[in-house]
Amino acid sequence: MDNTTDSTWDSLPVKLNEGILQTLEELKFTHMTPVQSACIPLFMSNKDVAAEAVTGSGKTLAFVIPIIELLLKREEKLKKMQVGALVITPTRELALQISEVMEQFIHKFPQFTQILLIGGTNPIEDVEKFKDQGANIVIATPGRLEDMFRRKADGLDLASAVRSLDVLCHDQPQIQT
Ligand SMILES: Nc1ncnc2c1ncn2[C@@H]1O[C@H](COP(=O)(O)OP(=O)(O)OP(=O)(O)O)[C@@H](O)[C@H]1O
Repeated sequence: MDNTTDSTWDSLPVKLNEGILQTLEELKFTHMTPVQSACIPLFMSNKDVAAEAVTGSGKTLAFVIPIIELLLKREEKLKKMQVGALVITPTRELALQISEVMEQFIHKFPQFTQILLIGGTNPIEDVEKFKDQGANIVIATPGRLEDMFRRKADGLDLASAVRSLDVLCHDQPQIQT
């Protein structure tokens, strides 16, 4: 990528977890992009962050890395049915992209599970998957997420699962005019 800064990942005020640094090295991402170097320290010090940046500026990692870091820092470990992070984005494509990036990073942290909740599939399959594997990180589009909140009769109590939420992230693509 051309639009990175001069700052390497180890110049952040808080050192990133070794597993994250390893994945960055494997991806050959040596330097942060501007949105990453601006957002990650704020996010990691539990600040509310609102960022606007052009497409392709590396926004996804600017929240994926802090999500994992913040969940790792929790004093009480997340249980199977406890959601620690929720990412909401308007389109299925974006949600899928985010979950692929998340997967690249969380496979080094087998204690965490993620689930992708998007339309276009049978919602009962999502309910069963959620109950079966649990989810500490949820990446969702709004319609399917709302549906999952109404599935108590099917045995999924998502309202209880999100009581442990640490991070709420809304990824909104820029509207082209
Ligand atoms: N620090 C980095 N160094 C090199 N490449 C990077 C870095 N961060 C992200 N990338 C790569 O840059 C590309 C764009 O990143 P990303 O998809 O996060 O951008 P975005 O701002 O979220 O774009 P969109 O608005 O389309 O979602 C991706 O291919 C990603 O893998």
